[in-house]
Amino acid sequence: MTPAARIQTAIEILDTILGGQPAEQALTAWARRSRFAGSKDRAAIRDHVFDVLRRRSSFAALGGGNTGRQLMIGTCRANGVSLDEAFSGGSYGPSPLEPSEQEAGAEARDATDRLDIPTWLWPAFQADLGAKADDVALALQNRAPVQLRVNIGKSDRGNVQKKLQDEGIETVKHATVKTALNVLEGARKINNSACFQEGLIELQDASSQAVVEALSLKPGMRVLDYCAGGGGKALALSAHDGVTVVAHDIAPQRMKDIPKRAARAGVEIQCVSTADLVEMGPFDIVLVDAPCSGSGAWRRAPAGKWELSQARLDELVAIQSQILSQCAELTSLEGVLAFATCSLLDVENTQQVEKFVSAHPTWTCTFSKAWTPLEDGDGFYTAHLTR
Ligand SMILES: C[S@@+](CC[C@H](N)C(=O)[O-])C[C@H]1O[C@@H](n2cnc3c(N)ncnc32)[C@H](O)[C@@H]1O
Repeated sequence: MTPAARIQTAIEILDTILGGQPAEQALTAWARRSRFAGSKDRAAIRDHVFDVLRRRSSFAALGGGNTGRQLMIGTCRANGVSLDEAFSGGSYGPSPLEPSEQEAGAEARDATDRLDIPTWLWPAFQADLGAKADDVALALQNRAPVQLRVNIGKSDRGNVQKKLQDEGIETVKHATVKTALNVLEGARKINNSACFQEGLIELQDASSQAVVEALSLKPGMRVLDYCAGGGGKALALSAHDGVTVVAHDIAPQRMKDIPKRAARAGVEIQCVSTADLVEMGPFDIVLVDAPCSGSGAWRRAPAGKWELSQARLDELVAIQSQILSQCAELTSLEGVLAFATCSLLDVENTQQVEKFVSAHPTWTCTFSKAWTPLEDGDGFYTAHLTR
């Protein structure tokens, strides 16, 4: 496909997303009906769509409106791409700009449009992040780094780096997270690499890894990953020698890939239903990687930035409180209830923990840490609660 044809395709996919279809679904549906497109085309179109979703309001201002076409005009203007070439009217490409489109569009004047944070959320975002608010918002406009977790149950970072290099994947050690590598070159080769197939690495953001690193995991411990989803944290937990990991999720189908991923990593993870869990407690550590706004990970899942509403945020906060209370019952007397979110918002983080401690006076918070996307990983928060 020509660069212009990729832009036209991105325009059409963006219109579908703006019409309400989830971004991943819209991209997959297009790929299924467009067998002619190669892997490079698919990757380039995906990049266009996600780049726009990260900067939807500033690109809408530059492009003069919120349609797929206007957003791609805004993207070209922001990146200094010639509109005469990109919108030349050539075959499969977008038609040339109308005079009204030539005249429309200007740099965003409003701070929230310029920073691509929804207007309703900006007061809380600014209050919670203080002096860092603008820089964090600007960081969220860009792509996230590609990061790997080295499976320390099978190898170590130095050896894995060498093996990856032999396969054309260049990495550098993460400055603070001991299991993490940042990918500098060859990211698209990861899934087919021998290192991946042999379970030496998983794609995982460094802050997610840091949440697991913060736990004092010791041989003989039984650990419950209560909101296991696809199993990213459960796999990181199970890489630790002698630790038994049980995975649970309210939506069991989300855990469907865990057996395959665990087999590749050479570990055992028992996936259990909510009904079975009651018989299995208490656990030495219960990790609650709670459903949240995802605001710390908006570089990876940018549609979430525009889908979040005050009502949904309130709902998430209520779900998090409920999960914490349930998980307190599953934690042994000497055990640790570890709360985590990939959120940047106090209402889901410090305020949630304060609320739990005041409603459960026998519990205290013994450790907490927050990461922002300025620290080479997603925004994350974790707190350890003990009796
Ligand atoms: C942030 S995701 C988990 C990501 C996962 N831990 C990982 O590292 O890959 C949150 C998960 O919580 C699950 N969830 C939502 N409400 C829940 C509840 N009441 N009890 C248990 N799990 C819940 C969702 O289905 C979702 O998979």
